[in-house]
Amino acid sequence: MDQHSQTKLSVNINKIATLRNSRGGNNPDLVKTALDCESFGAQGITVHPRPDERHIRYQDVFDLKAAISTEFNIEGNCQEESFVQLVLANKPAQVTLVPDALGQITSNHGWDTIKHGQYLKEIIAVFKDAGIRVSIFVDPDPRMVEAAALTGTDRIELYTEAYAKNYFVNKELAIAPYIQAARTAQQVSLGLNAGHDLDLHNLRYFAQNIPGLLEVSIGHALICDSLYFGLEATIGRYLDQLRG
Ligand SMILES: CC(=O)[C@@H](O)[C@H](O)COP(=O)(O)O
Ligand SMILES: NCC(=O)COP(=O)(O)O
Repeated sequence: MDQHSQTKLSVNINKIATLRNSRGGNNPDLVKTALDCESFGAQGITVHPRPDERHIRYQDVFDLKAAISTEFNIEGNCQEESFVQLVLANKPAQVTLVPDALGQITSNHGWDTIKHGQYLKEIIAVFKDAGIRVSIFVDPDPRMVEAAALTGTDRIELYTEAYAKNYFVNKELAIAPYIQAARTAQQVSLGLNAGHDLDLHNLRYFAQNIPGLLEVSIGHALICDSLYFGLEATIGRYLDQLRG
């Protein structure tokens, strides 16, 4: 098996919750969608509960944890005590720490692992003591990756919006900082995840060129694509991109 075939697809189901919440009932059924994603080949389920519960509700996390059998990845801001308690109560396979502000529309930056190094070290120890693998969201900056290694985190998740945005302008230039960041991660023995705005156009090139890519979490584009192709075929297409 080569390194690329090992990249796992974790489907972010936030947008299923957005749709459900728009009418107040249980359609679409979030837990059923997660189970379907698993049966269609997804190797993990990601959720990013936000304090306003505008999509994933805290109760959803308990319901998903009880139902799914693949890797559960909970993303969020650990500066919110309620998020820390939610994660500790559910013990997912992985928690991904994202430095979002309250009310932010979506994630838009990684941690400053130099400035917040001591804070990260302390909070990461809390999750690791509970047996939870930790990943932290970072920009593709080798200095941030090197400092991430000092926090005790198991992995980093590279924030890929800039790559996605510039892919059609110049894909070689767009991916260059990510290759550098991935090499640095290997040098300092950090596992590597990636996510944000990855899609059927830019995923294959990313997976083919980033060394040691363990997991991608994809939501927005994948759920949009499923409107046209259906969820099963869409997940098949994303898995195919990861096969190289
Ligand atoms: C960390 C990250 O890039 C994603 O989790 C993204 O923030 C999804 O959150 P929303 O679905 O609220 O945009
Ligand atoms: N960690 C990134 C994620 O879960 C999904 O991001 P997106 O595909 O919704 O942009």
